[in-house]
Amino acid sequence: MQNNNIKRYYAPASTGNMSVGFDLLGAAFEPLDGSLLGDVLEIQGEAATLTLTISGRYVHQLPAGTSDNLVIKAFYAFEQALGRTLPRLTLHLQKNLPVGSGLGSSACSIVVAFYAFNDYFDQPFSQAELLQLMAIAEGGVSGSVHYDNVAPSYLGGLQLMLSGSTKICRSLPWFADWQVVLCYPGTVLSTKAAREVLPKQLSLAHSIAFAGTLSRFVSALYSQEQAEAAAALQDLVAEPARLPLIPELLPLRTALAAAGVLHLGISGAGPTLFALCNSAAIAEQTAHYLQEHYAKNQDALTVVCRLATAGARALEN
Ligand SMILES: Nc1ncnc2c1ncn2[C@@H]1O[C@H](COP(=O)(O)OP(=O)(O)OP(=O)(O)O)[C@@H](O)[C@H]1O
Ligand SMILES: N[C@@H](CCO)C(=O)O
Repeated sequence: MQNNNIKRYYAPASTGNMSVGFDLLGAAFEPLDGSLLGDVLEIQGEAATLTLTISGRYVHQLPAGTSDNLVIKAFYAFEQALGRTLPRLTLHLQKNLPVGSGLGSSACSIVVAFYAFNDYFDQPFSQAELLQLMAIAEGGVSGSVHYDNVAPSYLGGLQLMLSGSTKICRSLPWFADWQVVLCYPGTVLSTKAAREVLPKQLSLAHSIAFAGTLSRFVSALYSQEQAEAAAALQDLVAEPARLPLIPELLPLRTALAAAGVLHLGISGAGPTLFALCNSAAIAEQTAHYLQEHYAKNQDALTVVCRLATAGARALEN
């Protein structure tokens, strides 16, 4: 390993829940134009102390100092899990995802950091071990451990969490012509706050309905029945409780359904919305519509994406 070479790492944006799989389903996305939608972390070398500099479009949304930054916290968590003192690093983060957005911004920084440290220090952790460390770090931000952002950001694709399995998650099939428009309005909604409004309990009937819609979606993916899969995209858990936080959702859903959009849902904990489309023309029109009717300020971001089949990775310099 040559410490004087800058090493660059990337992890993609992700959408938790995908409406039908609260805390159990998540997908990584990438813009159609091949650009990167996610954080980039550089390991610039080794030094006497651990330092982090930050640039990027959303740097202003982060805490002022760097000691609270998730990348620094990830370094110490990685070191602690390893059980030995590591050389200190000079780090640089390009913060390309908005914070508190529902695009998996915290997960993205956590994933790129753990991935980078594991690569730089010669892979001491297995994929499953690293994923667990990522999820614990993400739990520290949102108040509960959930994998639906870290798993797709790390591994790519559409990931279903497998409760109780040592495999942790499984990559699901997708539809080749599905595109997703992500629209972040520019306002911040913390995951922690959006979890505080959730119901503490579900009735038996509600629990069965939730398991049923998720099963319907997953089986339709495997049988490649597109209309059936799209029809199953109903959020029976989080959306009813979060609607007051995102009152635009229902009118936008009605308008976009009339324009041929398969589904409009909350990306993760919001406020980003995701619109599922099965034609490039509809996706393009939807992006314009959401930019006009949902974007609220200069921080807003609207982008037409496809599923990112690759997750975190090293970038060529
Ligand atoms: N590098 C970082 N990237 C993102 N958030 C960070 C980072 N470092 C510290 N934070 C803090 O972590 C918190 C992230 O909040 P939150 O989990 O709500 O955002 P999010 O990941 O964008 O949301 P979601 O999980 O719904 O996509 C904020 O308080 C933010 O200041
Ligand atoms: N499943 C999580 C995702 C947060 O991004 C939630 O909805 O709270």
